[in-house]
Amino acid sequence: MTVDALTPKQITVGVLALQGGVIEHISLLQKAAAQLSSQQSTESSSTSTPQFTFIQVRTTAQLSQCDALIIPGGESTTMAIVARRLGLLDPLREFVKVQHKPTWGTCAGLVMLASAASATKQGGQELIGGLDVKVLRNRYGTQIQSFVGDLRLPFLEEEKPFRGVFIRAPVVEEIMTSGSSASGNTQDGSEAGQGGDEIAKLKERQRTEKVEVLGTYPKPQGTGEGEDIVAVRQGNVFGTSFHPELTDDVRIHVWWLKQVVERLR
Ligand SMILES: NC(=O)CC[C@H](N)C(=O)O
Repeated sequence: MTVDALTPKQITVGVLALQGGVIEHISLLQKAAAQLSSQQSTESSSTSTPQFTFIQVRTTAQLSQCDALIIPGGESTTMAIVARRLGLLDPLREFVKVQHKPTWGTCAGLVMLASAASATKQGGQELIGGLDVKVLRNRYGTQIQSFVGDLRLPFLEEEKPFRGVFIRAPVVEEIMTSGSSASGNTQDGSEAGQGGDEIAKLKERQRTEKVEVLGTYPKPQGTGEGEDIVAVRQGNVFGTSFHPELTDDVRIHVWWLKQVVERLR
């Protein structure tokens, strides 16, 4: 069988539309898809670019049409409450952690995809999980401390820095291991408690799918040495602290769509 025969012809990518930059993500996805198909026609490569459809997701029926999903930014606490009310929280967990469909969370979306979070509201907040990491919410302070910073993202294989838009952004403060204490004040519906079964599952996943750090950013002055983790991937799950959809730089959307095609093959 040729590689082309394995490439899906139709891919539906959803953007969770409870809050945040939904239209912005869809617009960059459309540009990215156009770029992929024009690249393909000039490269005369042996694999064909699939036909992409981009949809907004507010219901379980819409989610079930999706092969891949973006969870945009917003306010993760509110997003979790709304998702719970709409009956979407468990289907989202199923989508990411059981069906293993490619999912990308930006900012609040990264928080939702973490197994644990700190600086949450009292009593914690519900999470989807999928990334064995603990995030620190609002790492850079409040809305007025939002900023744009140049990021070097080696996975883009280009020197040109990516303008990272950080708005009350989280960072990954801990990559969880089976011995880690990151049970915390949050629930992703599975690993949070870390009983025997969960530890075994976590160990198995860490053996097969490690959390990869794909981007870092220097810690702000006075908050310690070194770099904060602002982009991670574990298997099919990708998370960024910043908002690529608020720029006109299509590179991360192009990269992610290619990953989606690869992983659905
Ligand atoms: N811009 C954003 O998505 C902010 C995320 C927000 N601080 C949260 O934790 O949900």
